[in-house]
Amino acid sequence: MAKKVSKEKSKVELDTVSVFCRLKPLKDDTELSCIKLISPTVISLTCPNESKVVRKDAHYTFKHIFTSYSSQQEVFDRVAYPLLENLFNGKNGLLFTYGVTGSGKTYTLTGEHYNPGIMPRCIDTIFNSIKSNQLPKFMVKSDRMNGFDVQNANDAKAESLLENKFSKKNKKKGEKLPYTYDGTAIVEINATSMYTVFVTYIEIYNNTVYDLLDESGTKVLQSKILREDSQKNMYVNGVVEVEVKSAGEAYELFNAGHKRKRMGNTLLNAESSRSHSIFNIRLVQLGNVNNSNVLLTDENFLKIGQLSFVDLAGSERCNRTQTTGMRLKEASSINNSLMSLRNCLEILRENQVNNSNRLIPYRESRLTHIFKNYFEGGGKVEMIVCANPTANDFEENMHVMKFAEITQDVKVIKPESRYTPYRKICKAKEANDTPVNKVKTLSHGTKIPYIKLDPENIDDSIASIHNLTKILLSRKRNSVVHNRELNMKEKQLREKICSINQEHNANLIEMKNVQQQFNKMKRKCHRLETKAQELQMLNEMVQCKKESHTDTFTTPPSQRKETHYNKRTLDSQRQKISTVKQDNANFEYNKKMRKHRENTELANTDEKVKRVREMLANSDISVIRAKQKFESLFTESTNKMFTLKGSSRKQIRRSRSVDNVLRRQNSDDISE
Ligand SMILES: Nc1ncnc2c1ncn2[C@@H]1O[C@H](COP(=O)(O)OP(=O)(O)OP(=O)(O)O)[C@@H](O)[C@H]1O
Repeated sequence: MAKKVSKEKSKVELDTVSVFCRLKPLKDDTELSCIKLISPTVISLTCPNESKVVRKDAHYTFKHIFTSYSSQQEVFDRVAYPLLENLFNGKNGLLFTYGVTGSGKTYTLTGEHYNPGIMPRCIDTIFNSIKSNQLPKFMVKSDRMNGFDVQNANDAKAESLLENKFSKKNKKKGEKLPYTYDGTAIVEINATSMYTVFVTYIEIYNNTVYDLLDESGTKVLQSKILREDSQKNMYVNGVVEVEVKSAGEAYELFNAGHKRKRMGNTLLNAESSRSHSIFNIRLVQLGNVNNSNVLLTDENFLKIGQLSFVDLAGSERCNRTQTTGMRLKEASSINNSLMSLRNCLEILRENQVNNSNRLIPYRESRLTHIFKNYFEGGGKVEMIVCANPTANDFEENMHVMKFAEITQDVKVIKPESRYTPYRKICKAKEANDTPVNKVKTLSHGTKIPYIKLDPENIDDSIASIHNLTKILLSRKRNSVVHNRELNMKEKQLREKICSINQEHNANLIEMKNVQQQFNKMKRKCHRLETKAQELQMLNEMVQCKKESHTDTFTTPPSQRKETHYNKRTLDSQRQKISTVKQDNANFEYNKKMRKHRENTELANTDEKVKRVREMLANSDISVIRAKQKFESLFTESTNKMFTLKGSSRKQIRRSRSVDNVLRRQNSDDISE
């Protein structure tokens, strides 16, 4: 078996990608066509008269061209039947439809309810072929890491009974097919093998993978990540892989998934696929059935064939479809992924032609990443180019044909039958068996007997020795077998540990990425919060300003509102006003006080002057003394008076005039 698994590199055979073309019928005979059929393998593309750019006629060759009259059966027979034969030989196959939106890709792969396309026909053919050689359900189980486990028939039966009980409560699975099929079957299948079929259905929407069979109950499909298994095959982590036992069951699952697929109404197609969808069939072959119809499963390898049907979303020029918003985003994502596919194929071809070693950017898009294995020799690749021959589609058809030209130049390694190691699981036994018990039950055969050699009975002794030799030889043979089994188990265990380790590492990396993303988002959130606060403050200020301005313009000053903003300014202004008022009051008070003082002083002086006059009038003898006293009093009061301003000066002048009068009176008195 090891020989089967290992590949001898020297014997590597290359195979080109098979490219077919299918022409969609024109709506009516009056419609102009830009595609002419030259031969069953050649078409010519003619530039329509009304085209702005004049281009020469171009010829394109395909493996086969299906005209608008070709039936779904014809397409199936030529394209899919050989892939099914490969599938039964444990070889992988990839079939994808490519073309402009509305050119008939979904029609070719899925078809209509009563006129099925390639995919339903394939499912039917598989079940027609394995009819009597189906394994009981749940004997082979997906390990959710692209591998399989095998359990014994009793455990499988118990699980199946449980499922039946459950499904009876809910709904009956495996409805009848909506069409009657002709019973096509693969002729050459290994009739001694037992088979079982698994299906998955995923879509790639806006470069994210979603599981269309996910029935976990959440309304929104959860995104999935791509992983590499222990044999370097790409797979969708945690994808729901369902074991189906009839074509009806598989078709029902497909329909359920198709309802979840993102479709949309565009100008060019009422039911346009907005995502790339991949329906995957895995046919698992287990062991051989002997003459008495007993399954021998001790080979430890499963023969697994995989067939992937890819319905690519159509390339579209947004100015033609007039898409906007969400549809525009979808369209650009579709075009980007198709561009990546084209890019990868171009580099692959360039590497093969020039013998160069340029890195192929499979990781650029999920679409190319998931099919990396196929382009690296993991299986047979086929493509159907769908074309709508209307003159309006000329430009886009030209791009599609160029892509087809590149694709059919690409060579991939011819696929080989795939054998995958599996893990045997035995629930009932494993639960009871402790490691100690296992050691106890491990025996190399019949117990070594105790023999006693009797020299007197030589014949008996010789017979005993013969018997012992026989037992020992059988034990030796058994021990060799056991050792081999042990080595095998050890190898499997190692592989399992390696894959668990890989899984663990991938999880760690993923966790780290998620953590980084989370921290980044947290920082961003914090920044946005601060900015929001700032903006809120700014907004409040602007609002206040606006209110104050509105207030100023709309209401008279006496009725103006005191808003939050002008309140503050008013407060400060009020404060200023109050200080100014205080100053003014102080000033007034000082002024009054000064005036008051001046008045009292003047009154005092007047009083003194009056008294002096009276004295002068009453006594002539004391005139000189009185005059002296008057002089001193006058000087004193004048000094005081000089400190006063303005009005007080008048008083001084008045007192001087009084003084002059007095002097004159005195002089008159003396002369007399
Ligand atoms: N060969 C054909 N014969 C008859 N009808 C066809 C054929 N090809 C396509 N059609 C019809 O044309 C319409 C558009 O086809 P379809 O949905 O398969 O296009 P598509 O390429 O998958 O488009 P999109 O990329 O937008 O999903 C459908 O109504 C389909 O029935």
